[in-house]
Amino acid sequence: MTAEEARLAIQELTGRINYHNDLYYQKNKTEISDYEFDQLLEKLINLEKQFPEFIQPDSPTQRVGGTITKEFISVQHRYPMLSLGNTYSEEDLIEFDRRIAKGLDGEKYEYFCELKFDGVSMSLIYEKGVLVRGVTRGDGVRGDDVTTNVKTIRNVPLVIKAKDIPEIFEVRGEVFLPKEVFTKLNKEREDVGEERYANARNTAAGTVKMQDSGEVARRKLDCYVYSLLGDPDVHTHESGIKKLESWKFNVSPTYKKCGSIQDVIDYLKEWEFKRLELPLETDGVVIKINSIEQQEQLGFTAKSPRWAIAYKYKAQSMSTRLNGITYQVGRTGAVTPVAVLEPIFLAGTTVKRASLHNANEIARLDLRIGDYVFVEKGGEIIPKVTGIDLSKRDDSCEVIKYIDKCPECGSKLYRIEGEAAYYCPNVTGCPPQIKGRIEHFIQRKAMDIESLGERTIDQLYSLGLAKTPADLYDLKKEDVLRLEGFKDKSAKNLLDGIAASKERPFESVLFAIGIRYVGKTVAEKLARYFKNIDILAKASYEELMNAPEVGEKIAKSVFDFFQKPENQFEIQRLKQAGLNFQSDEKEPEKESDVLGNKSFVISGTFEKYDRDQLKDIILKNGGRVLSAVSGKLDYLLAGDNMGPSKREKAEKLGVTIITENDFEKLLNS
Ligand SMILES: NC(=O)c1ccc[n+]([C@@H]2O[C@H](COP(=O)([O-])OP(=O)(O)OC[C@H]3O[C@@H](n4cnc5c(N)ncnc54)[C@H](O)[C@@H]3O)[C@@H](O)[C@H]2O)c1
Ligand SMILES: [Zn+2]
Repeated sequence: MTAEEARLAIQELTGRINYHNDLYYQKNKTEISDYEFDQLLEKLINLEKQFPEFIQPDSPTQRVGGTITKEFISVQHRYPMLSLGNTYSEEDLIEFDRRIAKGLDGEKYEYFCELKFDGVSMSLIYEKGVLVRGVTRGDGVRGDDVTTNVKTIRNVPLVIKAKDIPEIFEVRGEVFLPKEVFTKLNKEREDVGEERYANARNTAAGTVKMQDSGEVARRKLDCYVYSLLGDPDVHTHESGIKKLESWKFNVSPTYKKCGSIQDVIDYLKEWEFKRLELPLETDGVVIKINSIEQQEQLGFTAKSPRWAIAYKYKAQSMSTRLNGITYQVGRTGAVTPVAVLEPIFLAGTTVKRASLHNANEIARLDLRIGDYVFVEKGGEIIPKVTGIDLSKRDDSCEVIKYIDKCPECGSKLYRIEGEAAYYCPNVTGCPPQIKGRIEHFIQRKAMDIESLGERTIDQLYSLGLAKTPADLYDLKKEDVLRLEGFKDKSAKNLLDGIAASKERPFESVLFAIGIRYVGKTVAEKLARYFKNIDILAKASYEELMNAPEVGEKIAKSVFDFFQKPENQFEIQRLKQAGLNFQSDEKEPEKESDVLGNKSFVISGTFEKYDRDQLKDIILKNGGRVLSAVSGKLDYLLAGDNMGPSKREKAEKLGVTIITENDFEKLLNS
């Protein structure tokens, strides 16, 4: 390679890697696999080694990938938060071991192996045993103060009660969404017609930076900690870990101390498949020198410690023949293509199907029937197709013609602008949509009719006994007795279950009727704000937009829903059946009217009250509580840790910003 070629290659790689870094850290998105990304980076590192004169000022080899955002206050790290050098090969690991031996001048050393948890790193600062700050890695030097969000993670202790704690110490850990939580979240999103999230790591990263900590709490993040800093009594990494355990931090019990690099390699083998059964995603193993003194001796590069390395497992990928595509139709009419594969044994199970997401994905991959495709297992139960082995493509491969008619009812499919999915328009006549609506209606978070299951609904539908949820309430015993396997007692149980659902509160009913984009949380907010279905059904688009948490997408969907005669009719029937269409939540008893219908947004954390208490006080004294800062807002009630962007916006719009004390003065005026 000539110098000029090297210069160009370095420039091109720098730009490309920075582009992917920006996507990954700022937008929580990925266009290439981690493996491909790491290969690009390695190529750049090697080129820069040969031609250091061409290293770009913004080279990704010289700094940590993330940055800070303006939605949060940024905080300087006491100890920089670095990246880790990584490798995919045993030879590199042995080379790493040689460098360590050399760096330590023949001293004895031990390794400490931990799994590499795939989430977002977090710095937790404790003062006098109290959690005072949670900060993201950011650019390694400064990070975002996301304390309010971190406090919602149940596994992060807020207070440590132990004698041996230093005045101030720092704990490092990984915040993640457990696989099960992630799968459930995606199911819920699919159920209300939202697009699925691509992967658990990106979703965790996005969640940590949400502005509404209530929503963060509902997401059920989790955290494993893996490092204790600032304790002068800790001389080995291991003793730090043991201390963290004794202080009741959540430490994954998967770690192991290793006496030699061979022990490390055994550990890698031991966990290669076992890790797939863990409740969270892991992408490798982090290997650290155990002695803190030796760590100091080895030191750091600009970007990562020299005393540690990440060994990454190549994703479990195998190639197999694509035998065909089937199409599934969901409750909302969305069509999902599924790859039908020549069965293969992959990471512990036989795989016959893989998800393909949507038509765009098929086009992007330029997939053909008969192709050999790479299949990977990620964080979700169903594996996905990640690419094609083009070397095995031949003329017999058939170009895929995406269906244009519903596989279930034959209606012509359509596309909603801006969405990737195709939809079947036959809302009232397409079997999976009909059954899907009843399944949605009876689920636990909705009407909670346990005595009904998927199979029973299937039968009810085939016998023509239930085409809409309202039909359930017309069922008679003799109807139920026609179902396979139902006798006197089971029939009574089923009917009792249906009757009991009439006690469910309005918010559950509102969720159950299945308005697109109206998940459980939105249903709760709508129920509280509009109080009953008639007011909600008559609300204009603008009135809907005024409700808390409602944006354009939801407002339009709710408005459209109530315009449709078939929906009005169904609700009429459910009303007659005796379901709850009125919020029974009592208006908070009025204490005064001093706040004179003024509107408030509450943001940050407060000393004397928590946010719910403040909300309550405002409502009791004649004020209103909104969730977003707009020009119409009267007061922004600002606590600690409020995002600077909220403040900026309020200042720009001329909204009065008040403190907790100002608020008390207002109340007593
Ligand atoms: N696909 C893409 O487009 C893309 C883009 C950018 C980065 N990436 C991926 O992101 C990673 C690079 O990110 P990075 O610089 O954040 O480094 P890293 O994720 O490889 O390593 C450092 C991080 O590991 C985490 N970690 C997990 N378990 C740990 C443990 N037991 N001990 C210590 N740390 C632990 C910490 O959060 C730490 O910040 C690479 O894996 C890369 O492939 C991918
Ligand atoms: Zn259909």
